[in-house]
Amino acid sequence: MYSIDNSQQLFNRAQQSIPGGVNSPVRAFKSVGGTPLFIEKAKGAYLYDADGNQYIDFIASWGPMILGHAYEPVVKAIQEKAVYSTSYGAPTALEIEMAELIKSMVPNVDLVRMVSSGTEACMSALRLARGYTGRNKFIKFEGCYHGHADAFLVKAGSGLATFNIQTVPGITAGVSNDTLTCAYNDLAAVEQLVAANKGEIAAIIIEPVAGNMGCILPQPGFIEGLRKICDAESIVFIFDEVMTGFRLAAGGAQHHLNVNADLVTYGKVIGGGMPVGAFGGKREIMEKIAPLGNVYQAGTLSGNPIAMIAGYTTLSELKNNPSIYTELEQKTVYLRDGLHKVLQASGTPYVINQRGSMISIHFSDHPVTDFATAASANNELFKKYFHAMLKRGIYLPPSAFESWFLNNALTKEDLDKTITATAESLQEI
Ligand SMILES: Cc1ncc(COP(=O)(O)O)c(CN[C@@H](CN)CCC(=O)O)c1O
Repeated sequence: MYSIDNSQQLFNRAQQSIPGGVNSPVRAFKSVGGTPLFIEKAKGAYLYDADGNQYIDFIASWGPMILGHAYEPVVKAIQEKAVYSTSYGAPTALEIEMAELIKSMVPNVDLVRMVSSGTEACMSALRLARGYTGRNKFIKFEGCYHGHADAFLVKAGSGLATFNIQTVPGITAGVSNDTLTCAYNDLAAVEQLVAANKGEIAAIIIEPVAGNMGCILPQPGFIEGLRKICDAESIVFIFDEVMTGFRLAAGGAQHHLNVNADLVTYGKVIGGGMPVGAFGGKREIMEKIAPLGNVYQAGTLSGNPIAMIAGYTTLSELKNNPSIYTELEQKTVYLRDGLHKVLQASGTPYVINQRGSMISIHFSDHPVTDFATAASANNELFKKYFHAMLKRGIYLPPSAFESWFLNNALTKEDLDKTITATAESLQEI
């Protein structure tokens, strides 16, 4: 009998000490309802909750665990490094090796700075773009999420879309007035916004393949059009690759889309499950960062040895075994095609968006190409689907506004089980 009594007890206890019982809102199951599962351990493609239930994991810690959980070389590297202390607050050779590895995988990154989260990476990149151009305004896209720094929490995706938070208390007009927004894939709207704010826009920041409103793909010519606008208007083009970086390809979305950004931000995979973010790009821009320039940015634990060795080992595995990307894409395409079959058979209106190992199902009878179309899908049905799958041992992201993330430990059997569970769930709900 499927029981989650221990998770329920832990959740009740957690809420006495932690806001909402979680340390990040999207984990609370608030948008899908029910009790968030408290995970006790994980290995490969599987999570095990506090009641001993096993789940096939399609969250992968929201992206980082691309090689699978408890990947031996990463675990071993952390164990070996930890005995020499966990942080020094001084430069280390390992940080040089990490920077050189990133540069070898992403050739247009001349300089890179390590931080401890994707939020830090994106907020630092925006400050840098403003410091470099002397301009204040920037453009982001509705439904994109660039972390929880004030300037980005305007029409953002991920948890804000999940909880339908349109305006976040605590963010001043002074901050949000400089945040301009457009619909994803609407190049004409960007052109109009740029013309209306001539010479005032420091940056355009985008998720080159969006994952925070479910998976949303750039329409042909969209990203290329943004690059042209940035070139013509001397606007810094920032790729937020916290999700896509080192996941879509070794060179991330820049390689995958064959478009170079001026600055790129990283997180998730780059830390192999440890708290790591990074921002990097053109030397002439990055040289404005302290201590070289006056755009200040800092971090006590930036580049700490444990985070670096976890990230370095993960990225090395990916760089030295490029077939991992082919395998991941093949597994995702296999899953996509299997889901197409059972969804078509069910007669339920749906759309599947997929690129590389990012995929999402939208219960919609029209294409999902931006936040508005993602939000107009039947997300009530998604909630029922989520729980029907969970009961069958398939752990999907607990929100219709999140991309699924495949990890390379998934087997064909796991994918077949997921496809079968979808067929059964659609009959049940
Ligand atoms: C494209 C993109 N940019 C920046 C961030 C922020 O990264 P973090 O600060 O959470 O490390 C994220 C974080 N993603 C969410 C999930 N969609 C993290 C999960 C959470 O908030 O708990 C991101 O997807």
